[in-house]
Amino acid sequence: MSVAVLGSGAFGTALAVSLAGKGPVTLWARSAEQAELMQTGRENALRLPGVRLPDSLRVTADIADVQACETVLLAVPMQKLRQALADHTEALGRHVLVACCKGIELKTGMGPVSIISEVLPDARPALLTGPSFAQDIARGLPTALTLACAEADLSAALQEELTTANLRLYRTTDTIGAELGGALKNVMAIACGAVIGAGLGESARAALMTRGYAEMQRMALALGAQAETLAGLSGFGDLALTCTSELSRNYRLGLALGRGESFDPSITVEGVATAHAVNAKALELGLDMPITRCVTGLVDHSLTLNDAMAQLLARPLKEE
Ligand SMILES: NC(=O)c1ccc[n+]([C@@H]2O[C@H](COP(=O)([O-])OP(=O)(O)OC[C@H]3O[C@@H](n4cnc5c(N)ncnc54)[C@H](O)[C@@H]3O)[C@@H](O)[C@H]2O)c1
Ligand SMILES: O=P(O)(O)OC[C@H](O)CO
Repeated sequence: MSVAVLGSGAFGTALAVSLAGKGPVTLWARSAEQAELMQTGRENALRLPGVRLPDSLRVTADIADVQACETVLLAVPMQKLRQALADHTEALGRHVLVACCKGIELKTGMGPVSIISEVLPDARPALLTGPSFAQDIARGLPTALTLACAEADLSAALQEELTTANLRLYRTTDTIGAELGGALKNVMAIACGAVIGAGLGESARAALMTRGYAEMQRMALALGAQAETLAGLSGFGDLALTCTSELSRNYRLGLALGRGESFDPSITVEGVATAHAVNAKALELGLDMPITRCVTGLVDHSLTLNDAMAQLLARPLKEE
């Protein structure tokens, strides 16, 4: 099968670099100028500087080059996914589409797999998610991810196709669990960054990660996910990575909030919109998600960190 990656940000470029070790890969950029710069300069200087693009990776801005491939990885920010699909219904409409974004759509509360199914009902959707920094993948460092696809046969075929020398894929048919694990861990990473940024200590971070995981499970199980999925790479694995590393943009936003510093608004931080989307969904379902609620207050500056801490500590005592 032939593979294209739509979206030439840090993650799309890193995945394309890794896949190019197996055979030809097409990387599609929105901007023709950007595509030309990458194709000739053999580097994504904007989003992934310092990584040489292999010769087997072709950068293009022509969507016909993507249409010619059977499998398309969608590496655009979550809140842009619907538009990216709508822009290319003809080119993508019957393809195997593997969403690589993490989050919940703000205006609908939907995850990436559901959005693909709604916008392009004849496409075959899947999701690639799990603990992975673009910089690590692009440098060839070992990484394990979850490939989620409701069609078991397709899931197995994609697992073979997208496994590379440094990317080891595990598969599941639980797309809801995989979507929610990847989305919710970003909200918890903002909370953990804020706690560390404010000097509240490693013990507080461990408490947030653990109780945050309980919130992740609460919502995922209410929406029909399997508990094992949350315990896997796409849930626990990604929570562990993102809540502890300054390579994470969500964690770094939290650090800035905790320190009272500003943060570059052009950086992709999926947890902000997702916190609001998840908070709305929790209210709708009657679920108790206090950490998520505090993160929404922190990111829209309606709640101070001291008030968030006080709210969390003052909650009624309960069984674990
Ligand atoms: N960077 C990582 O380490 C990493 C790791 C795992 C998952 N992800 C996920 O991958 C997704 C993308 O993140 P990223 O790091 O590549 O972000 P990024 O900010 O580096 O790049 C986003 C890219 O999407 C493109 N884009 C935006 N809107 C578009 C549209 N409508 N059509 C086509 N292209 C569009 C932008 O031009 C840009 O090239 C996010 O959901 C993120 O959570 C990122
Ligand atoms: O930089 P972040 O916070 O978007 O995290 C990147 C990946 O999702 C980590 O698995």
